[in-house]
Amino acid sequence: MPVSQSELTQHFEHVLKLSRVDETQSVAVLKSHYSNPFIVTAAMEASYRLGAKAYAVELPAFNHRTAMGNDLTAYVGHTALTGHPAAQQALMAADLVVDTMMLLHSPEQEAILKSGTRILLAVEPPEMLARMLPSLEDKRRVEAARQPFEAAETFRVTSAAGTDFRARLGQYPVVTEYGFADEPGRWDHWPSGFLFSWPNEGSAEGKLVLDVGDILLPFKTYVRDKPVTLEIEEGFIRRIHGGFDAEYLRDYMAHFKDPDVYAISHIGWGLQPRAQWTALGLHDKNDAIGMDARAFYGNFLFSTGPNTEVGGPRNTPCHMDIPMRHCSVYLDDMAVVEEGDVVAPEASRIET
Ligand SMILES: O=c1ccc(O)c[nH]1
Ligand SMILES: [Fe+2]
Repeated sequence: MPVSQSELTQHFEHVLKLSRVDETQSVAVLKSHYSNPFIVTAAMEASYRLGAKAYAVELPAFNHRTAMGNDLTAYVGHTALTGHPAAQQALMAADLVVDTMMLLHSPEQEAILKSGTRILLAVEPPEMLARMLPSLEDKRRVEAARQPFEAAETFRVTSAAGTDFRARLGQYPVVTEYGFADEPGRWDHWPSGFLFSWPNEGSAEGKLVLDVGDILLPFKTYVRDKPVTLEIEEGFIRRIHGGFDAEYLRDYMAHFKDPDVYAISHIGWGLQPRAQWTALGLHDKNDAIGMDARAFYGNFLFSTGPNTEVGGPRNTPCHMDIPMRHCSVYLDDMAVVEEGDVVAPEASRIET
C-alpha cells in the first residue's frame, strides 16, 4: 500500500527520536539519485521537527561491471564513498547518518562508526518501514537474546530437511539490529529485528540443506525445486548440489571469480513478528532488499562472503543472505529456536 509523505515523516520522527535525535544533534542524510525521495524528504523534515541540524550528502551512484541486478545488498564493500575522504569527513562530522544508499559491509562504514557517528540504514519501501516501525519493545527482546549468544562457544543448527551445521563462536562480536541507532558508534537498519555473529575463522562445518520455502537473497526467490545442499568445511562452502536452485546459486557465485565468496558470513536468527515470510512474494525484485525475509520471527539466517562489518579480512563483493524456516538453533546445549519457533531466552519471545 502507498504511504503518504506526512505519515512517513511522522514515522521518521518516531525513529529519529528513538535514535536520540534532538536539538543538540546534527543529522546527515546520505543519498544518491536512486534514493527514495519520500525517505530523503521524511528524514530531513523529521530531523528539523526534532530541532536537529540536518544536511544532505549526495554521491553519484557507484556501479561495478561485475555487479548484476539492482539489489543494494548484492554487491557490497565498494561504494560511492570508497576513496572519497572529503565525503567521508562530511559524514563523520554528523552525530547521525541516515543512509539511503547502502554503505553496509564497507570499510568506510566501519571508519565512520569508529568516529562515534551513528548510522541508520533506511532503504526499504515506505510500506515496510511503516509495517515494521521499531519500538523499545523490539530492542528489549533482541538485546535479551544477545547475552546467551555472547556467552556461547558453539552455534549449531539442525532441521528435518537434513541441515546439520556447527561453528565455534567468540572471535567476532554479536551484532543486534532493532531498527534505531541510539548508542554512539551504533549501526542499525530500519526495518529489522534480529541478531547475528560470525563463525570463528575456519570453524564453520557440516551441511546446510535449503528446503522448499527457504529464501535466496538477493535473488528474491523461494526455493521451489528439490532441496539445495551446501557442504561446508573449515568455514567455506565446498559443494553446492540439488536441482535448478542449486545450479543457479553455483553459477551466480562462480561469476565473481573470488574464493572468498564461499566463506560463511553472519549467522543468527529472526525475532521480528511483524516481518512476514510471505512479504517477499508480494514485491517486485527492485522494490526492496527483502528485510521481511531477514527478520521474520524464528528464522535461521546465514550468509556468505564478507566479514568487513566486524573488521574481518574478507571484503568480497558477493553477499548472499539465506533465511531458512523450520530450523532448530542451539547455543552450546541451549535451544534458542526449535523447528522455526523461538524458545529461549524467554525475554526474547513474543506471546504467539
Ligand atoms: O540488515 C541487514 C541487511 C543485510 C545484511 O546483510 C545484514 N543486515
Ligand atoms: Fe547479510
